[in-house]
Amino acid sequence: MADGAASLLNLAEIDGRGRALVAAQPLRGGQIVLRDSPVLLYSALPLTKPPPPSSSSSSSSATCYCDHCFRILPPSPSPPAAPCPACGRHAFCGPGCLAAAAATSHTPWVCQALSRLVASRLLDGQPVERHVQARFLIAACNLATVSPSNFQLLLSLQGREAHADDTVSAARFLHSLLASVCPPLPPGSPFPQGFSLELIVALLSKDKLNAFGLMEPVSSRGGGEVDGERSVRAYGIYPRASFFNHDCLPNACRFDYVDSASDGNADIIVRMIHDVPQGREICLSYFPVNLNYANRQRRLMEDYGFACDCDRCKVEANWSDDENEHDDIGKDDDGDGEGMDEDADEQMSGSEMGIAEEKETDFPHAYFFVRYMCNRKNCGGTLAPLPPSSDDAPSDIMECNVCGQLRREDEEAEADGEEDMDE
Ligand SMILES: C[S@@+](CC[C@H](N)C(=O)[O-])C[C@H]1O[C@@H](n2cnc3c(N)ncnc32)[C@H](O)[C@@H]1O
Repeated sequence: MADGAASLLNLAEIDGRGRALVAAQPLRGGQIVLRDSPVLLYSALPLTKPPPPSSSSSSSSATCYCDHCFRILPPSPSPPAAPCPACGRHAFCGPGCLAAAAATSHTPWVCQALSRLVASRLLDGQPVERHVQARFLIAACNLATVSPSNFQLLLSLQGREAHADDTVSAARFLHSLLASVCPPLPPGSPFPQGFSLELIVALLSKDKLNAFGLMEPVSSRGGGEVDGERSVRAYGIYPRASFFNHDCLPNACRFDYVDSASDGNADIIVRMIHDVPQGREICLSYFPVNLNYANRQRRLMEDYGFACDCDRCKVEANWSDDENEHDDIGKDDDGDGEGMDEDADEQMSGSEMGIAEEKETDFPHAYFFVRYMCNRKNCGGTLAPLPPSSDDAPSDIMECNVCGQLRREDEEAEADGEEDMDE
């Protein structure tokens, strides 16, 4: 299944859940079960200049990224390390990324398509989501030419059969937009006439269900508080990670290290949060775990088309409105189009939520929040142990998948005044 983890996960078909990844052997907390590289990576920034940031918003909105690997570029006034010689608009972190982009993500066709789209001003006034969808479709069209096998992988991902009206109307707009501005595809393209409307609908639906967001770096506000205004820098399609189903109390979580200098910086790494036996389904949470029941159900239905009946939802479905409202701490206001990633909304930790103190009797999953949720304000991240050492000894260092903070497991428990609890 994964580099160096081929025997850890099996792909299975589960009634009512579609394809799923299941533990092929007992798995340990911290164990890396998947490292996946994107078949498609595209910027989350609007194509034309966004409105100026409000005075209260994070300075990180001015951050620029390499248009190929999405590492941070040095801040202005430094000149971009390697601008595209044709358009000058796109910048790359060095000659290596410039050359790789020219052959893959920023081919002459992509360069011309994006330049014409910007010059046409047809996206002006459209929501950012439409800009990002246009970027995705141009990247997908290019993928069909430069890597037909990866395009087939994209097509093999799940989409929704019954398309929401807004997807269809977005697809109509984007279909005529791309038909009017994109240059002819290079010889050998399987879509010499461009994408049909039906294909655009299908691709947008696959993107919505399967794209992972690579977030802007975390910045701190002081007092250990995380700046909650972090947004997405790029979206990626990860063909194997797309098989993870959702659980509101996940047993694995994903990490990325986009700004690391090493190769594969845009890879997603999935690590076990705790031990699980062979045969257990391995699930991620598609959003921060501290959203309340109503918001989770609404989001899963609207964005992913299913009603969750995980153990946590079964318990919380019986809570009164007051009890559920109490935990409505992630201001989940929709419209972020983030897919399977962290929200930038305000978040609180499990102990701040008062779960451990107030709900222990009627909330058997309280241990999860105490033990596996980051306690930095506004972070909303999930903690997983570092990978076991080479002699298979488990690590007691927990890493947050959002803010990256490392702490010893017992520090976490002591900070919350809780006993270390076993499942
Ligand atoms: C990213 S895909 C996951 C892989 C997918 N099951 C497949 O067959 O390719 C997301 C979709 O999987 C299904 N899914 C994920 N988690 C689920 C769950 N807990 N219960 C039911 N369906 C789920 C939903 O159809 C959702 O839109």
